[in-house]
Amino acid sequence: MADKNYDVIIIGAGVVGSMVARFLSRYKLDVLLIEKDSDIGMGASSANTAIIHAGYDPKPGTLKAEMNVVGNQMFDQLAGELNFTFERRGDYVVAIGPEEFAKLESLRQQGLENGVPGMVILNGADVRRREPNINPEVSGALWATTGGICDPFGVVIAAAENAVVNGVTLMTDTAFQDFIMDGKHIVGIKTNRGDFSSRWVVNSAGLYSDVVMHKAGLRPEFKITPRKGEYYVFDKAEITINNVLFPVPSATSKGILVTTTVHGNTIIGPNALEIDDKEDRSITREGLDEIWQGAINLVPSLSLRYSIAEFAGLRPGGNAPCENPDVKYNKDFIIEIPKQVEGLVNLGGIESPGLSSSPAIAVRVVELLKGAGEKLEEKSEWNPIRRARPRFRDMLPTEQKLLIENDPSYGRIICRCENVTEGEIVAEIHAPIPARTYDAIKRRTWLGTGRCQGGFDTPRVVEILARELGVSPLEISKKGKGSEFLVRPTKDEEAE
Ligand SMILES: O=P(O)(O)OC[C@H](O)CO
Repeated sequence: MADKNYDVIIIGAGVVGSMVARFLSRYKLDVLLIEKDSDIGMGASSANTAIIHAGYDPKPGTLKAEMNVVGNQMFDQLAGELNFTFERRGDYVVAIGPEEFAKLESLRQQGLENGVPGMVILNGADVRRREPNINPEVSGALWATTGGICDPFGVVIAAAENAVVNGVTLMTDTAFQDFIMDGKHIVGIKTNRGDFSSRWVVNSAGLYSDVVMHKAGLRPEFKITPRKGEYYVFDKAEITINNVLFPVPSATSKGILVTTTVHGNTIIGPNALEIDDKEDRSITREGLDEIWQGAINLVPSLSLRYSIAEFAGLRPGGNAPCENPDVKYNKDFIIEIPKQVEGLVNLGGIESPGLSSSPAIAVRVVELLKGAGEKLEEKSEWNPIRRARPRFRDMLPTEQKLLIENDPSYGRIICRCENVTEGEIVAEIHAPIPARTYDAIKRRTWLGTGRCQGGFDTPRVVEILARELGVSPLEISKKGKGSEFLVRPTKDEEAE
């Protein structure tokens, strides 16, 4: 076992694990956050709609409903403290035709039961005025003023970075293998990088949360069934959808939506395909056709000509029934300290609205630990603020000039579509959580997400990463081992 004894080990640095780490970093605890991938936020948190849901969708009485509404309300303060982009624009559930209009009121009632403030039912003319591109057959919409959009990678990175700056240890490329038990007590974990002892372990393994809890002998019937969602991204210059437009939801999904990102791109998706493979992020013709049909039902004037990228993400859907006996069977989040084993905070089935719920889940983890007798003394030096690094494209010309005078590398544009400079890339490589791969730089700076999709910047980024990390360009990868860009030196280099 490694020398150091941790108080808490968190398995999985997605949005939930990173948020738990951030909220625990406030207390005098030795916390280790482990992540099996080469960077944080590469699992379920890596591909989603970026929406902070208002909370009218989950069934009343479920943890999903409670965490969604509480989490949503925490985002203004969190965005201010952690400096990630969050815009509370509101969202619309759009009814097409009279039958769908009738369903809006029950959705509003459900929202009221969940405690969602600020919901209004609009008529078709109102919706057409607010979103001129909407299907003219629109009969009305539920407008939820508390809905928002964020930079979802920014949320994960900012939360984890604030945790690290406040003393949490982060280990990437570190995969959980098993628990170390003393009777029914968990006393540590085994990983591919050795054993670590700890008084508490938090299971925030997302798509693998079932595997982790089964290793502790818990909930053998619980199964994560990934629900794949595919998306199209549109060039921001060509299309202007200003709002988050949901269809009327089905019993199993919020449906295929048309939305905008904080960077100004329109995105459409996701479908919801239950699959077995926890790593299958493939795009299919059928899937893309399905999301296209869903999207043009809301915005008929969309044109595939302006699509610049497609991607797929997996939601870690579980089969846990709601613990509230008043709620009929509903697949709910698991947030518990189970009785069968000691030393485990068990989180499972955190699918949508997981991003919106993540800060509330973190607070609930803190409450559970307190309830289990942990003293949780606050650190006097805890700093809730995570300072943002300069983003050249968002600055005024006078600010850009000053930045360049101070550091000329901010005057060298590496990604022309998104106006990302060398200085920004270098800053991310030397940040508290260093970006070591192309995708890590992309998630942090938004480089490579424009019309050329990295066609021009990739070779430059490989050079910069190699130079700053002091390694050969052959070692630089897209997203970790096995995804290196270069296979061998060129003839000229070999001759040198
Ligand atoms: O299909 P759902 O209900 O999992 O919803 C997915 C959402 O659009 C994610 O924001």
